[in-house]
Amino acid sequence: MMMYLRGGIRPAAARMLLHRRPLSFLCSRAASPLATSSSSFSLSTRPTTASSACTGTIRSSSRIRQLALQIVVGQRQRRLFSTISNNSSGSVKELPVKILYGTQGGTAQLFAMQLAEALEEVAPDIEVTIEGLHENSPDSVLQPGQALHVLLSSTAGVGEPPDNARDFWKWLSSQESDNLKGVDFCVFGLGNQKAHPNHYNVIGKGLDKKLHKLGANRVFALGLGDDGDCLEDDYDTWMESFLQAVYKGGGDSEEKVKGDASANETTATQPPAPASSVVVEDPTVTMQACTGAKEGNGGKRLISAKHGRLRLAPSGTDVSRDDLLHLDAPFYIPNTTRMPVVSNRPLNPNAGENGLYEMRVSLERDWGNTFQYETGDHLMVYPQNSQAMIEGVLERLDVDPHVVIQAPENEDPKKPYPHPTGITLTETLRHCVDLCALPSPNVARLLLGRSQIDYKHEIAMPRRNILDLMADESAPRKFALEEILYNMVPMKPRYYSIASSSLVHPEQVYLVYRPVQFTNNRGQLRMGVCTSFLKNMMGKHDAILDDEYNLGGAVTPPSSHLVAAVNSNPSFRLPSERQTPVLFVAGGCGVAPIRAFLEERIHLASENNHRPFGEGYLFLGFRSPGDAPYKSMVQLAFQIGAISNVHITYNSGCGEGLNAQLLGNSDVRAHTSCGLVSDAIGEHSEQLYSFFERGGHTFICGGARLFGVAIENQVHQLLQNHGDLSESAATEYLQGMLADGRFNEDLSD
Ligand SMILES: Cc1cc2nc3c(=O)[nH]c(=O)nc-3n(C[C@H](O)[C@H](O)[C@H](O)COP(=O)(O)O)c2cc1C
Repeated sequence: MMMYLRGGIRPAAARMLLHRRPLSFLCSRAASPLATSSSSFSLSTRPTTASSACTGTIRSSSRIRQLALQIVVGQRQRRLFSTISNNSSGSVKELPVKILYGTQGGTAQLFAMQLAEALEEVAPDIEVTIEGLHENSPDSVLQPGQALHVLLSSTAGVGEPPDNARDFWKWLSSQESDNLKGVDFCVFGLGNQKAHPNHYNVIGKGLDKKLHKLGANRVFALGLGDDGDCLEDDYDTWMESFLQAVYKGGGDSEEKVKGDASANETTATQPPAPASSVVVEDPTVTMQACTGAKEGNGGKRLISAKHGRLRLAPSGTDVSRDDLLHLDAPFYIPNTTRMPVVSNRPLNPNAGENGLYEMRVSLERDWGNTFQYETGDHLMVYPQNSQAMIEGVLERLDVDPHVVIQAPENEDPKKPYPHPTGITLTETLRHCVDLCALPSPNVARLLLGRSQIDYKHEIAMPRRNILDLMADESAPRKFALEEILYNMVPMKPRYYSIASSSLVHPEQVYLVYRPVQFTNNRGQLRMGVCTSFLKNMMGKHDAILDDEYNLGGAVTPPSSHLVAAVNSNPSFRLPSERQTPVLFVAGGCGVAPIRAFLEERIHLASENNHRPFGEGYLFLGFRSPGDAPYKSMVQLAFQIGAISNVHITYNSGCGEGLNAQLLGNSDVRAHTSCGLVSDAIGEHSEQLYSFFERGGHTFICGGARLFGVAIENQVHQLLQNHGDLSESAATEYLQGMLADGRFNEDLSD
């Protein structure tokens, strides 16, 4: 079972988010698009780390390919346009649009929303619905002649469909030729070429190919987005080409193609600026008299004609509450509550600002009841934006920060206000919008007031946020409140793997986090919204936690709390049989759930009179010896047989002399080395192949993009080497273990 973590929306959360923010495209049955979902898959947002979106260098080969293929583009587009006019349902541009998304981490869902918004602009009369591929029975998803189906899907695992698209994929694979005649469709696939060269976008490509083979009508060419390069850019250009071709009656525009010339992959040139893109003299923005205007503006403020004019009322007493638990229409998912912070400290004295931190929070409710969790569960944390960022945005608005926001009178039901009403502007900026998020290309164009942007280099690579764009010199003006609030990325809860055992600490959960912070290529400090929120809660008196397992002393509880909920993760559990061999592999923050498992096994070992466990392999990877936490716990687990083989690797600093003594044991089964965890796994590949063959349960925890991929590749390789399997047979073997719940991943994006 695969889980992507941290920064995530899971189905329940997504349901709530969409429910409370009914967007214009969620009409009638799709008003709560996830409401019928029963599947348990996880979603997470796109990250805000340096190593994540669009930080890849421009690969010369892809640039050359792009140039070389420009000629093909025109031809292909002409062919596509003729396909459109000849489609099976007459005029495809008049059909309702059904956007179907398959996602593991939530990106395809966000892309679905962006497309719906863009369609609203170019074809306001067209009915648009967004539907997860898990929401309806697979055989009822596609409707011949009734809709234009736009499928957006990522590839997950080892060339697998994301969890929410599994059933649909299976159903599609079982269909026979011509079964889908009359179905109009187009596909955009999300993948990562660098990390998965052998399985790049296999699901996007597969959907396109199968639908076409089954007689469905490909209305527009397959688009492929590469998360190893700049996914947002790829999607933006594909989306614009699609809109241009189908709705704007284009065909003369200069389309370009990138990628394999033999595949139907398109990208487009820069799209025009959105209709509402404003500069100071833009007629769509007017100054109007209104309550709540900042002093000095003569009682007037800017109003955007594109969005309904929000009603602003003077606030009561409380202008910025710590949470929004008081709202009648709940803002948070059910069972969200205040959880007092018990302690919050760096795990290592020498690790510096970017070391690992541990936070413990209490699950006890005011009246003494305790929220329950199980070892392997997650905690969903609702972060808040920093005061500095909130003030930065407020400075550029012409509205009093203390006004209470109400939906516009005569609100357009197709464009409802996307945040809770009845709270102040400051509260909205604190709790409801993610000020650190990457604005979409369209929002970037809107705020910069120009259509020509190099999204990848200007926005995505430096990880510029909405405040940066508002402050950009090419946007030298105040913004209408509506323009900002309707375009901000909603704040989403972040998922943290719980680092404590529920048997040992039923009333507390431990979290492990590493503050995300880096300086971008413009010299600006970038910080992750949630980790900086957690770190800023650190109480002044919280001592450094050198080796937590032996910690007995009292800690100073800071008077802060998290707004959070326990999120059950039933597929991520220790095997019920003690004798079942286990393999724990963790990198960096991935140590969190492994700590929970070790704590539980130590507890069980003492409870059961040291009845022996089956084999237990532990592979841990850290930046340096000074970064490695929980040394005494690992040592104890090893000494009492809760684990039997320990391998700890460091990326650097191996010469510090700490590593060899880590476990104070010369036993060859416990050792440390310099390098990568994946290398250590490769060195033990024979033992591990035997472990897999004996039905062992594997748990891989850490970053998805580098760590998770490297471990998966190594396992894939060892299966080929020792099982004498072909590449595809090794993939099947791995997929079999995933399906049986013997290969579990808890990966962060
Ligand atoms: C654990 C993991 C496995 C992945 N496997 C593949 C793969 O086999 N092929 C591929 O092209 N991309 C793969 N990707 C990349 C994702 O498809 C890509 O990051 C995509 O943008 C995720 O979109 P989503 O958030 O909608 O799921 C993988 C990503 C992760 C984290």
